[in-house]
Amino acid sequence: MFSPRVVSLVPRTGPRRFMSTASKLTTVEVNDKTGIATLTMCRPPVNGQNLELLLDIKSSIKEIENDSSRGLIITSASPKVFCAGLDILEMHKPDQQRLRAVWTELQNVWCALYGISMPTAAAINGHAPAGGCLLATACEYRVMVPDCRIGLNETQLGIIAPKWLVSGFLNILPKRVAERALTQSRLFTTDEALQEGLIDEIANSKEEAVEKCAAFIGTFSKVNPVARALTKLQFRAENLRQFHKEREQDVENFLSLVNRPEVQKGIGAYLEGLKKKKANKQ
Ligand SMILES: CCCCCCCCCCCCC/C=C/C(=O)SCCNC(=O)CCNC(=O)[C@H](O)C(C)(C)COP(=O)(O)OP(=O)(O)OC[C@H]1O[C@@H](n2cnc3c(N)ncnc32)[C@H](O)[C@@H]1OP(=O)(O)O
Repeated sequence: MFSPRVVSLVPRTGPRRFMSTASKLTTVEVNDKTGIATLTMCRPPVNGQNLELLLDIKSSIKEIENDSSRGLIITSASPKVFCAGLDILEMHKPDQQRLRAVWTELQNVWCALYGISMPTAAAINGHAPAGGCLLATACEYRVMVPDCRIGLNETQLGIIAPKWLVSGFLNILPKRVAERALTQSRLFTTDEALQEGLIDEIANSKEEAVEKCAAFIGTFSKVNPVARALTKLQFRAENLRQFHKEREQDVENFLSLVNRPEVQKGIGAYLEGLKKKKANKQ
């Protein structure tokens, strides 16, 4: 179903770039000076996580891991949105096999990013609801541009974010703040996110966000990388163990939840809301 991955390496002069896949839904650029890889999501208009984007992100993370980069920065090519989360069209009147694959690949992406041993940071250059927040909170550091929103707004859609999906959020926020935010479907503004500790810094542009992420990764230059990696994984091992124990059941839960008539109705209404928003803009 998917084209084979084409990886073309440009010689190591200046930043080198390799396009990760034939479908070009992500690009990976490794800075030769710093050794840091920047993974950019490029699925206009909002990096909606459909099956193909998720497969691409996973493959790019694996490429970066195999390339032994010094760190990974994730960002977006879209000017206003880091990632709008799962492509809602994948969940509305879904093809069952594809829906199963979408959820499995979201799990795989989270697992690959959350569990990677190298330093990770998110340059959040736009809104990051739901699955966008999932990617950002799987990283170790977050820098966000002003006037955007980030959070887990699943309950607004009538769906429940499972434990593994919340675990990055819980690594960062106090439990009480996390519980309230999830039950209220709260999307934090950039300023609120900084105040609560959901993000680490604010940057005035994507470029500045990437620079700040690189500076964070640079702070590990004098730390033994093996000791660093093992320490990171020690902090994350329990969440990962729990995830692996529950991942198959989690797929079944997701399918059964999304297929419920009332959830389908809610997703349909949400899509209508997005369409109306577009009509009002015109
Ligand atoms: C104990 C039991 C356990 C059970 C466990 C069960 C498991 C079930 C768990 C389920 C958990 C799911 C986890 C993940 C969920 C998700 O990720 S759901 C997706 C949530 N995302 C959103 O709510 C974001 C919606 N979008 C927006 O809010 C805005 O679009 C934006 C991102 C803030 C950008 O705004 P703006 O720049 O103004 O652009 P728009 O005009 O709104 O949008 C541009 C076009 O993009 C389309 N679009 C936007 N978001 C999506 C999307 N997520 N999917 C698909 N398409 C999207 C939008 O409709 C516009 O399209 P056009 O009208 O065609 O231009």
